[in-house]
Amino acid sequence: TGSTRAERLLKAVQKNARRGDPQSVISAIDHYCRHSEWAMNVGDEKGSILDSVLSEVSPSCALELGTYCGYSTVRIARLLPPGATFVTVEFNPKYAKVARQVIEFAGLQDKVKLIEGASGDLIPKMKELFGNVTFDFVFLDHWKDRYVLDTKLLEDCGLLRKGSVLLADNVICPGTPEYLAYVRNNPRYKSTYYKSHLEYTKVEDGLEKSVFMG
Ligand SMILES: Cc1ncnc2c1ncn2[C@@H]1O[C@H](/C=C/CNC(=O)c2cc(-c3ccc(F)cc3)cc(O)c2O)C[C@H]1O
Ligand SMILES: [Mg+2]
Repeated sequence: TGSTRAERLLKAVQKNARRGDPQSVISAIDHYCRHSEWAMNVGDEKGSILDSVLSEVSPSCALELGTYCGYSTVRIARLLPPGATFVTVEFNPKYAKVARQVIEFAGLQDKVKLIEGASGDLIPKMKELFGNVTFDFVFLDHWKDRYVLDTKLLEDCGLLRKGSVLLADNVICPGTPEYLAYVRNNPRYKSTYYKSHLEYTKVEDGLEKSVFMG
């Protein structure tokens, strides 16, 4: 059978990027998805906003929901301080397999813990898996109808602390109306909208940054 979009994206990385060079992996994916085949990576424009929020937070413990091909995983891992814990969650084994290879090509495999499974099952296991952790930074980029559920689950499992930063992709396109309502009307969050565009297009999209107030 033919290859999948994810596998073709991986081939583009192996062909055009340089081993051990995260920036070249990011550029190779952006070039491929802009000029050959669109894919749902956060992309370069929103990726720059992700980079700047990450640099502000400088998390020692970070979580990503929805690894997909590992594009934002590489973007995040390349900016983390040494010794930081970074967990990324992906329930589709085919995507996880591609992501592992993308992350390894970038030379960031020692900074990333990719766990296969559903966020709803894994979030309650984080304390058991990683000791009594709280996440300083969470990037939400998985199924859009899971954002609210998983945010509430993170709260209930004691995985957020005063000052934890949630950054959510696609709050306009495809859109996460219930999540926006939840974080914007909730006194326990201070939210900021970063207007941008859907990856590789001129369509409006944006990132919502929400600081948990404890
Ligand atoms: C619950 C759960 N647990 C673990 N992994 C989970 C999960 N839900 C999804 N995942 C994994 O994350 C990834 C899913 C991400 C969902 N992202 C999207 O659906 C998505 C869609 C678009 C988009 C916009 C306009 C269009 F016209 C078409 C598409 C753009 C994006 O940036 C996206 O992130 C892959 C999936 O296996
Ligand atoms: Mg997205």
